[in-house]
Amino acid sequence: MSPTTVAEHRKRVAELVGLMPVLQLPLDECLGLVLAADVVAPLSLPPFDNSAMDGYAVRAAELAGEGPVKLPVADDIPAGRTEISPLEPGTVQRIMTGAPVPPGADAVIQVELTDGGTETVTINGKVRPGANIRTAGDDVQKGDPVLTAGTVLRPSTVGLASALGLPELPVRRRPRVLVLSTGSELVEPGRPLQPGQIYESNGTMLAAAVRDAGGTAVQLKFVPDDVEEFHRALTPYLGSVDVIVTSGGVSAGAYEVVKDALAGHDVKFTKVAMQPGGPQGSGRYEGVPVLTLPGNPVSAQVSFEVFVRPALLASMGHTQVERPTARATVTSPLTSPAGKTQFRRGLYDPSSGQVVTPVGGPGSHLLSALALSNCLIEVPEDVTEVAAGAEVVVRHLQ
Ligand SMILES: Nc1nc2c(c(=O)[nH]1)N[C@H]1C(S)=C(S)[C@@H](COP(=O)(O)OP(=O)(O)OC[C@H]3O[C@@H](n4cnc5c(N)ncnc54)[C@H](O)[C@@H]3O)O[C@H]1N2
Ligand code: MOO
Repeated sequence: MSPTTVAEHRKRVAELVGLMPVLQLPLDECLGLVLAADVVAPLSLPPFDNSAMDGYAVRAAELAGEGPVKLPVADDIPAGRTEISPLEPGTVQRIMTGAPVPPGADAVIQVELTDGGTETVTINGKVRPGANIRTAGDDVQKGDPVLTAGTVLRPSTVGLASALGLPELPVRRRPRVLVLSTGSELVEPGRPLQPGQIYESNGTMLAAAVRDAGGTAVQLKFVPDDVEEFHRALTPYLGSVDVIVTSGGVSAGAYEVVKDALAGHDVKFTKVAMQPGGPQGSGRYEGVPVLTLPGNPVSAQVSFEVFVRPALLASMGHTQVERPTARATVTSPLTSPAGKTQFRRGLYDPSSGQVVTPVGGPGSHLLSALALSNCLIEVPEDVTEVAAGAEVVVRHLQ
């Protein structure tokens, strides 16, 4: 049987995860999510003519003569005042930034050009009509299409929605991803380690990667290589998660708990033509999409990058699901297995002419090398040797 290609497995994973439903979410939960419908402005911004300066609302023509002008201050308008009396000829009204401009006023003169009086004010400057007035609709006209479906919500876009009086926006919600590590050798950090045991790292790493991709991670404590315990751990979550991601237990050993537990379920195990990340499984467990990643830490994380991250982003409605890539010159030679796409870890340095330095070897247990890298170097399936100085494609990880 020929191995599954990276592209085929990516497609299968993306189809399995599918699209998350659209919800109305409060603005403070929308950051980074994708708007699911166009937003039409329900009001204009600013909603009313208001002052851009602390000063006095005036009739510009009354200041046009020679020398200072002394006028009575008929009213005081702080921001937030809702009832405004018209500006009578021959008077001014003291006004604050953001306060509504009274009918009859056609300009605001800033306080610095006056003596700041509260009963009467002496004004030493002139203004043109319209000066220091922010007109209703300057920014947004009621009925304008202000945000379009597909927009990734940023601080400024949620701020705009709030300014328009919208408490919620329609977005595709975050996928809830259950992360479960398997392995009888695993110990929780903070506990003593016996010979033959290792500290668990994949669960923490994958849960962080889920959050980094915008998902909500539910990280279960890992389970030993025991099929019954595997089922028992998952059962309580089946109604509430969108995706299950496991690590470990999928290769060719005698105790492959994930493979054993999912035998008889709608899950397909395959070898993907890549290194690391060869052994992969995908399908449904009691109806819930399940992605079984290999246990070697670098394999698990690279599998997440290549398959799971793009699928999670797509499920939230993102169209840009790929990490940015660049071309770079590799500083030392690489070898790669024939017929497999290799993802080596690298440090990309754009400042020295787009150069990438491989970090560590190809071994999928070399977690510190991954932690010290900022990119993956992609060596195509048909390439077995890359000479120092050759051009490669790098996939940025941050
Ligand atoms: N005879 C064969 N052996 C192996 C093959 C193969 O094709 N034939 N494939 C190798 C490759 S490639 C990989 S990748 C691994 C995948 O193995 P599993 O998915 O079954 O993972 P485990 O055996 O459970 O663990 C592998 C390795 O990773 C460590 N590990 C597992 N989980 C964690 C965790 N949560 N935190 C930290 N470290 C973890 C585990 O201790 C093992 O050292 O199989 C190869 N073997
Ligand atoms: O394919 Mo494994 O995932 O290299 O170590």
